[in-house]
Parts: sequence; structure tokens; C-alpha cells
Amino acid sequence: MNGEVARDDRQDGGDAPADTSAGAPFDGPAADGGPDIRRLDDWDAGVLRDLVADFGGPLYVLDIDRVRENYRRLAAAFPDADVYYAAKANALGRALAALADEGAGIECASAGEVLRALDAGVPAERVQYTAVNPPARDLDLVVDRWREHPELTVTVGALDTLDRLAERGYDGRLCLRVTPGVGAGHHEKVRTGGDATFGVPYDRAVDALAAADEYGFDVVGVHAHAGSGITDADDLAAHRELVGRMGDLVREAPFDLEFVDVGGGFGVPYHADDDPLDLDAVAAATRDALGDVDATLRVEPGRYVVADAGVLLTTVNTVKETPDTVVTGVDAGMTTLARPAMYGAYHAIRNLSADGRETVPQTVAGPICESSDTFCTDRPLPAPERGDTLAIGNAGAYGYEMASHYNSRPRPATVSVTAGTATLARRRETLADVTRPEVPE
Ligand SMILES: Cc1ncc(COP(=O)(O)O)c(C=O)c1O
Ligand SMILES: N[C@@H](CCCC[NH3+])C(=O)O
Repeated sequence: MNGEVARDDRQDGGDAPADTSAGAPFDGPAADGGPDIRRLDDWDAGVLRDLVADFGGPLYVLDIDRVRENYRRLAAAFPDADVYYAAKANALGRALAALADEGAGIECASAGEVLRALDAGVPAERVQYTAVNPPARDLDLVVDRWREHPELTVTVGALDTLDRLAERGYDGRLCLRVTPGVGAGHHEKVRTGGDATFGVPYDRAVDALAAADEYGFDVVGVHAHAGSGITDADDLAAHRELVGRMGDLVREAPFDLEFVDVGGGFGVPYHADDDPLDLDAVAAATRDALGDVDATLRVEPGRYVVADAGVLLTTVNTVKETPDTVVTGVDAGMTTLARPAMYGAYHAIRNLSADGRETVPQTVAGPICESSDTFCTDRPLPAPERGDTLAIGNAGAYGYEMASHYNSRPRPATVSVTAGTATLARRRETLADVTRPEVPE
């Protein structure tokens, strides 16, 4: 590690590279997409401990080479499809730029993500904005950008969004989002495909396509998304059903469509004994279910591309024995990584400082004043000591993006790693970042 830059400088935004190549298990992306799984145990404990020592904690680490590998493996499994990475999973500029370099398109959930994708160098013809109950400001911004970049595509999930786009003078590329009536995913809160919020009802889709065309939009595609975290047979069956319905829709459409977008949702293993998704099988099933269509298949994965490329590092600050369990207090909380509190999601946890210690059941809890602020309950982990560094796995997807300022907590820093060298990619926030929008009386 490069020890020349003082730790405090780093925390305040210094960005001197830390050479993690000594002992770094990852040194550049594999051309073939590399292994289809990276477990938390595959990360080098010493390198991660050094990163916390240099940059402070809590700290997100994102391995950009692994992001590239995951994208390459996906693109290879879907050779005749367009892959649009869903930026909501992790919109770090360096990740978007690397994916643009790999040739990925970007699916954006907001005007903010559209601007970030364009700023990262993604060509406008590969930027797609999916408008969900779009705030006026989002439409204003996107239409404004579209005047400069008429290759942008807007996906709408409600007919009255057409009126709102037309009012702003938009008559560009348009994709219709459909509610296919089939949901899938790791939790009821992420099974969007069955939820009326997100699209035009499937049985009205043909009429809606005709209406959008008559309105004067350049209708180029249809879209549906079952949900997030497809891993088991039931989810895959739902995915197949959704894709089959989308194939039927393309064949029934009143005119030719350029693409059919069947969403993302490809899951990753969170438990140590979960198998990775058989991507080739999913791709074959997708093709088979779609049938013969004269439109390019499009997929928009988020989690699959970034989840195992990221870890969250956090430091133990409190060890408390109770009659029932050991409470391991850490400096990251639900404001840093919301998924366990929000969905009861499981994330692997590894104590990077505890070689050879006995294992005890423990509850790893954050500093937020909510009883849901736990990363695990009674999980057997090495006996904790104050100052230990813990790593939380699969933190690359829906980690930093869902972080908040609750309890006046500044958001953590992010370090990105490329070819074994770690550099600060996003500085740690300070209290001033939290209070900046306040207006004095
Ligand atoms: C419209 C849309 N596309 C793509 C995604 C990406 O999903 P995932 O990260 O599970 O691949 C989502 C999130 O669920 C979504 O809502
Ligand atoms: N935020 C969810 C994924 C849903 C994505 C948006 N449709 C998660 O962390 O699992």
C-alpha cells in the first residue's frame, strides 16, 4: 500500500492511489468474463484491512475490473441481445464509464441517472430513460437533453406520460412499458412485474402502441420487468412466462418494433452455499420463450453486473455480551446499506481481523436509532474485538445508491479498484454535506 498520503487527507477527499497489487487476488478483468461467482472469502483480507486503515470506515469498495467481467459474461451469454445496465444498482461514474467502454447501454430510472450516464461518456443512442410517475423536473431535463441528443429513448408506463412529453415538444424514440402480470424476485417489495404502478396493462398494450404512434412518437420498443433477484425455479418460470408474453406482444403489434426489452432481475448468490445463476440456461430459456420475433432482444440487468464487485467495510466499535447473544456494534448501519433492514436481506459477513478465533453467535448492529438496524441476528462469526474490520459481501448492488442521511449520518466514501490499484472514487461526506441544503432564517 502506498503510505505517503496521510489517512486524514484521504478521508477528506485526497485521492492518491493505494497500490493494492501486493496480495490483491484480482488483477485485471478476464476476457472471457472470469468466474461466474466471487464470494466474500475470495477478497484478500489484508488488502481490505489496509483500505480501511488508509481511507477510514465505513468504506465501500468497488472492483471495476470485476464489473467489466460480469458484463462480459452476460454479454457473451446473450450474444444477439443488447445489454443495458440498470444504473440504479450502482451509478458510480467510474462504473458507468467502464461499462460504456465495454459497449453497454445504460437503463436510467431518473433524469439524474440520464445525466450521469451521458456525463460518463455513454453514447446517447445507448441511454434509455424509464419514466415511472415522472416528476415534471425529470421530464423537463430529459426533453432538454433529448434536443441535444435525439437518439435518447424514453420508456413510458402510463398513457398520460405521452401527453406530458408531447406538451414539452417531445416526439422522439419511445418505448412502451407493459405490466405483464407476472412478478418475480427475492422479496414482495421488488416484484414489479405484477404491480400496476409500472406499466400499461398487458391487455391494453396493442391499443396503447397504436395510440402512441398516432400521437406522433417514434415507437421503437416494448418493455417489461418481472422483478429483481431471480434465482430459483419459480422465478425462472415467471421470467419465461413474461418473455413469452412479450414475444406475443411484438407479433401482435400494429407495426414493426426495433427491440423487445424483457427487463433485468438476474440474481446472484448471497449465501455461501447458493449456486450461481446458470446464465447460459437463462439465456437459452429467454430465447426459447421469446420465439420468432423480428425485433432485437434487450435485457437490463443491474445487480448481476455489480453485486459481487463490491464490499462494504466497517469497523467494530462496541462488543456487548448479553444473556442471549453478543452484540457487535459497527460504524455502518441501515443508512449505509439498507437492504437487511428493508427486505430482511441476507449479506455474508466476514471478520477480517479474527484469524483463528472461536465462533460465537452474534448480532451485528449499526449506530442508527432503529431496532431494524442490524446486519444479522445470532449469526455464528468469530468472537469480535473492538477495532476489528468486518467485510459485508455483495455490497456493489443497491448499497451506496440506497444510503441515506437519516440520523444526520454523512454517507461513506467509495474506493474503486482497477488492476490492483485502489483510488478514492467518492469522498466521505461531512456534516456540512448533510446540512448544505438548509436555508438560514
Ligand atoms: C425497470 C427495471 N429494469 C432493470 C432493473 C434491474 O434489476 P436487477 O438489478 O435485479 O437486474 C430494475 C430493478 O428491479 C427495474 O425496475
Ligand atoms: N433495491 C432492490 C432491488 C429493486 C430494484 C428496483 N426495481 C434490492 O436491493 O434488492
